[in-house]
Amino acid sequence: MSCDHPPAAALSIEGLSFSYGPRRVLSDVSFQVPRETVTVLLGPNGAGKTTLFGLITGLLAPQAGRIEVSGRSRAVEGACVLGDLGIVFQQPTLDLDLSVAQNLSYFAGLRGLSAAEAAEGTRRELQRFALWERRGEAVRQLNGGHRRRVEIARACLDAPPILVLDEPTVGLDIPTRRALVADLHARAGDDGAAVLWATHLVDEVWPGDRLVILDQGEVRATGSLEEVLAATGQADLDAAFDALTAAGAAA
Ligand SMILES: Nc1ncnc2c1ncn2[C@@H]1O[C@H](COP(=O)(O)OP(=O)(O)OP(=O)(O)O)[C@@H](O)[C@H]1O
Repeated sequence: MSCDHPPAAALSIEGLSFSYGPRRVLSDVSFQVPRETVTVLLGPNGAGKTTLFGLITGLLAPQAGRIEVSGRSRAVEGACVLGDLGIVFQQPTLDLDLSVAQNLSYFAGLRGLSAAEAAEGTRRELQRFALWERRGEAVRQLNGGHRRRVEIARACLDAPPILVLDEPTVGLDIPTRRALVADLHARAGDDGAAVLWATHLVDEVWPGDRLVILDQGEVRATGSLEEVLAATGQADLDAAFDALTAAGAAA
């Protein structure tokens, strides 16, 4: 087997810049998200991760640069290219008064799934997270970790080829974080999804992940863990992250 060519990019970001009024928060950001891989977008608070997600998911209009989803240009083909994306935003977006199943079926309708597809996806995803027995409960009754699982289940209802998640583990305890990180790796490794995962926690990086280190709106490093360590001359990712980010440099 040849390893010369990385898998084709599912998501491609090229020369993206963005300003809120006079304030520039992303500068010439470029990277690729390959299939069958978890790409970790690692950056401290305020690095620009959520702004970048806003651009990828169509909440914000790009001011400069290109976004391609499955090889299709957002600028040329418009919002329809977003159909390949499963999205989990940083802020929870479930309706707390609806049941778990109602939250999923409402979303399935928005995605244009047939009743059979919605039922199949709901069963598959809720069983995956051991939440099938709780499908009739109001989301309000679930703890934070289970709510996050429901959001991921909802994003994965129609098994989208690309998953983008903005700090989905914030506020969760360590076992829950570990379980969610493992699930996202299974979706890449076993199911072949391209996963873009934003976090500021270096302990969520697994060997084999690709890294994009963002700080103050600029990409400081990309590549495998080994490549980032070699580029920085550091022994571990904690030290490399500190060396590459302004907060680390100032500490
Ligand atoms: N609507 C807005 N108007 C003006 N400035 C904004 C707006 N949203 C974000 N910013 C600023 O843009 C910069 C990048 O913010 P962003 O939320 O994208 O970073 P982040 O990496 O997601 O941070 P965090 O990890 O804290 O969520 C920050 O300095 C933030 O204050």
